[in-house]
Amino acid sequence: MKGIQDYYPDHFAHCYGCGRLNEHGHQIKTFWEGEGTLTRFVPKEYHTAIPGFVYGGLLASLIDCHGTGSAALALAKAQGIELSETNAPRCVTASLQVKYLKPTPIGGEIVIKGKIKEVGARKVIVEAELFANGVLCVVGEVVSVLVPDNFGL
Ligand SMILES: CCCCCCCC(=O)SCCNC(=O)CCNC(=O)[C@H](O)C(C)(C)COP(=O)(O)OP(=O)(O)OC[C@H]1O[C@@H](n2cnc3c(N)ncnc32)[C@H](O)[C@@H]1OP(=O)(O)O
Repeated sequence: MKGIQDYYPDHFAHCYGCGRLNEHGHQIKTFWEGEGTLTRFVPKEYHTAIPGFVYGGLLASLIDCHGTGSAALALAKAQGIELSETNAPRCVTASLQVKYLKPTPIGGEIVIKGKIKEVGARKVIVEAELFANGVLCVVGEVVSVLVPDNFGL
């Protein structure tokens, strides 16, 4: 199934977390599931914090890109944009908050669910819940902003 990241123009498809053109990255895909959003990822053995458990920085990174992807989906919906080749809104992270509730085991699929808390003209707030084997391990909140034309200048 295609994720919102498949609709970014090539220039925006190199992100380490979600860029489909970054062969070294995680290449996550985010899509709608009902009123919420969903991303799946299977950590590798080397994504280790303490043996058997996932490195927290990776989990933050997954929540980060799940947040920007969810924000892009929410903006497309709010603005009536029908996704076709490469016309998805592109968002960057303005702020990322992560709370680690339980150690996240390595050895299965991670599911991240997103809830759109607020959608503005350019800013979107997404709440994220990260589950491993059905257990809620991490929660987060991502503030994303539509990339300005002068980004980085
Ligand atoms: C699309 C493919 C790429 C995917 C990226 C994946 C995730 C990433 O790793 S992105 C890289 C990390 N992030 C960055 O480098 C961003 C660096 N920061 C910036 O470029 C800018 O500060 C940016 C774009 C976030 C905001 O700048 P700007 O567009 O001028 O925002 P501005 O007009 O002042 O504010 C817009 C709204 O965002 C809010 N906002 C701005 N910055 C923040 C912040 N740091 N925290 C919370 N809210 C913020 C403002 O309050 C305002 O809210 P409202 O509309 O409610 O008044």
